[in-house]
Amino acid sequence: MKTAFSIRVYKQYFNFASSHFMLFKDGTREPLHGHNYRVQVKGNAPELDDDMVFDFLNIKPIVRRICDSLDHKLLIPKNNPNLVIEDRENNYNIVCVDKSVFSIPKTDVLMLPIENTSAERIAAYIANELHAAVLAEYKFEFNELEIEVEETPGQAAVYTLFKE
Ligand SMILES: Nc1nc2c(c(=O)[nH]1)N=C([C@H](O)[C@H](O)COP(=O)(O)OP(=O)(O)OP(=O)(O)O)CN2
Repeated sequence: MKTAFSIRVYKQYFNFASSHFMLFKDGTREPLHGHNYRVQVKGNAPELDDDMVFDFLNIKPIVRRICDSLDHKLLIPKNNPNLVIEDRENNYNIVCVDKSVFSIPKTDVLMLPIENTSAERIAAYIANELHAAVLAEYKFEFNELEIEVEETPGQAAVYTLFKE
């Protein structure tokens, strides 16, 4: 019989309140708006170490740190081909296809290495950050690492990172 263990971690403080707008293929965009995002983590491993897949105590501060880095920021997908991002001294000027320009202090923006700020792409970003941090800090990789990002209650995207 095949068996598997996984951990699921979901804390009240795995959340971030951020603003964003989705960009569409034709270059148009949503109006700027915000969400109270919530994050859930699931990871599995082929065998237990010290009777655990991975210690809850070790993963929680990493997820919290990632959520905090996204909190109270305007999330900009810097890999989107329809955005022009002008780097000014203290500000970013973000120029959209519809000629709208957001001029925002750099301290209030997070430039994400993703194509769009859909919940899917944000989940992928968090999965990659978490994977890298767990590997660097604990030399550990989950067999599968699943991140769920909920934009609003009842609306969530899930991304799964598979160990190579
Ligand atoms: N698969 C996805 N679909 C959509 C995403 C996404 O990230 N992944 N995002 C959006 C928008 O960004 C938007 O914020 C959500 O829109 P909407 O569902 O209209 O938001 P509401 O919660 O206000 O909707 P209700 O009408 O109250 O249900 C769109 N799609």
